[in-house]
Amino acid sequence: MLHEKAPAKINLTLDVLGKRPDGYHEVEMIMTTVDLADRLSIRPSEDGKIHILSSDRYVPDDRRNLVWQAADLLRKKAGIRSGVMFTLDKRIPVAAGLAGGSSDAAAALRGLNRLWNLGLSLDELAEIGAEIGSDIPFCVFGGTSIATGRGEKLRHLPAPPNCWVILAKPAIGVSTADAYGRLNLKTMEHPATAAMEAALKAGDYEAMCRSVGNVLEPATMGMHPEVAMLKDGMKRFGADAVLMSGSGPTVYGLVSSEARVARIVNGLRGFCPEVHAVRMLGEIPLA
Ligand SMILES: C[C@@](CO)(OP(=O)(O)O)[C@H](O)COP(=O)(O)OP(=O)(O)OC[C@H]1O[C@@H](n2ccc(N)nc2=O)[C@H](O)[C@@H]1O
Ligand SMILES: Nc1ncnc2c1ncn2[C@@H]1O[C@H](COP(=O)(O)OP(=O)(O)O)[C@@H](O)[C@H]1O
Repeated sequence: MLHEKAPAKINLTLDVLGKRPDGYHEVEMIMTTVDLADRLSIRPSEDGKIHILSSDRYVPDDRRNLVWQAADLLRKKAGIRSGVMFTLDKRIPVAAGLAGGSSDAAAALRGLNRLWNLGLSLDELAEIGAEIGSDIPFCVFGGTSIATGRGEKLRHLPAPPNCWVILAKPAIGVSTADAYGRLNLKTMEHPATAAMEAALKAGDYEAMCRSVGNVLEPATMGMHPEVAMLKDGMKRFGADAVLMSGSGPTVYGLVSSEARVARIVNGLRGFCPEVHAVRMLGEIPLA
């Protein structure tokens, strides 16, 4: 039996540069992994099939699961016929903008590479993952990167300055396609991606806080006003910077002092069902 950790990501920035002929959007976004992770256990199965046992009843246990798709594709590419049994301990909120499913799929690729002794590089696993979802290549590596293309082209960046990340997810799920679909390419305000990259390179916490931005925020807030309310609450309780992650609806707050974390978490628990205080993972957290 093998074990892989599948950490969530947050978007420090998310910009859209235009619409592509294939229907996807050309993005430029800085993402980093945080210490909230699903656990994936992997063992061979005798019947030649792919099985998934999930702790979360809202997560599909069949071919709709990104773990199933990753295993199926890797089997085809590597010419493998063996079956596999995954046990998925879900801790990352689902359909939340935290790339939970993508990270599970990336963990499946890393784990099966070991189980089947395929000897593939992370670059090769990322390329296979990109056929299933745009966020999977980032999740194969973890750490901190700037992603371009539809999200699959990666350049590694230094880890963010040490701080707490408070994640708050309202009880709604957002479809990523709907958030992109509602984007107004003409009126959107672009985030300061270059300033964020400079802040990470300088290890400057205040500059990082000033540079967060996400063009999908107004699109998702238009469908779900709860997201704007949560952002206001998080600011009022004292977070240094507040942003929606990915297509949402999770809102995160950055906090430098541990003393303020409990106050913000307790304040938010009054009106948000799911709140987590976690650390940035810093460097690449694999295996
Ligand atoms: C918004 C982001 C930011 O990290 O993440 P989440 O909110 O899902 O965590 C990603 O761009 C989501 O990546 P991912 O969830 O892998 O998306 P995919 O499965 O590839 O695509 C789902 C749908 O989103 C839209 N899509 C996705 C990526 C992209 N660059 N342009 C798009 O327009 C398309 O409508 C596509 O059909
Ligand atoms: N392993 C998985 N974990 C969570 N959701 C999954 C998984 N595989 C497929 N899904 C489906 O993908 C959708 C998006 O889930 P998720 O990856 O958690 O969100 P996001 O793309 O917002 O980060 C969900 O509606 C869910 O049904």
